[in-house]
Amino acid sequence: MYLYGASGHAKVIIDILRANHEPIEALFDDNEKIHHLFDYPVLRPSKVCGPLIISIGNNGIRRKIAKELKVEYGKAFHSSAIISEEAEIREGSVVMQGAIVQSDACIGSHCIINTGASVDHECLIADYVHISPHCTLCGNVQVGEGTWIGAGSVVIPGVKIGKWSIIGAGSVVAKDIPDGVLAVGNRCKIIKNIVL
Ligand SMILES: CC(=O)SCCNC(=O)CCNC(=O)[C@H](O)C(C)(C)COP(=O)(O)OP(=O)(O)OC[C@H]1O[C@@H](n2cnc3c(N)ncnc32)[C@H](O)[C@@H]1OP(=O)(O)O
Repeated sequence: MYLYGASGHAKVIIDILRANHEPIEALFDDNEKIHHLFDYPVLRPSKVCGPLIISIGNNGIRRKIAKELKVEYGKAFHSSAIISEEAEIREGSVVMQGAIVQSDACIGSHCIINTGASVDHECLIADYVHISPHCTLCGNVQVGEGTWIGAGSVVIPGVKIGKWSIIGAGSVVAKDIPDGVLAVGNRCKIIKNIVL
């Protein structure tokens, strides 16, 4: 496996791949000062190969890189994650330690289901979404492309959250949230628009 992005997020993905005994060939990063991450070489991304995971936490940057590259993508699921046989998780996505993906949930491409997050039955998570550590998405929740749900947030059953929005850490989302907004709190309220 190759990783694109030699960040803290990459360190966690490295742990997952090591635990799964999956060889890591190298990482790519355009920061010329970085030559190694742990024991692995960090190469400049002039000729990127796969299978690849884009190991960058920023959803917009993951999307930009994925749109530019024509490579095979891998996935990384930690063995402590519980993933239903009836769940679907698409290319480039990662599921961190202790996360749960329940039956009939569908996770798009290049998503992050972070440490201890729970994505319950029939949730629909679009591409480039980040579900931060210890979020709880109840059943039938929908999250649009590129949205970031902050750590420890709770989304009640059936709520729809739009594209490229941000939900602040610790929020309780009880009503639908539109595209392109920052919303925070319990009860989760929109505090500003995000320029898409
Ligand atoms: C493994 C990992 O680490 S994965 C990464 C996980 N990271 C996270 O979950 C972090 C999520 N980020 C947040 O919650 C941030 O606070 C953000 C994104 C909402 C901040 O957005 P910004 O645009 O910088 O907002 P800013 O900090 O200016 O705050 C605006 C207002 O919202 C409030 N606010 C910010 N975040 C929150 C929050 N989570 N809950 C409630 N209120 C909040 C601020 O206090 C401020 O209020 P004020 O105007 O009355 O002073």
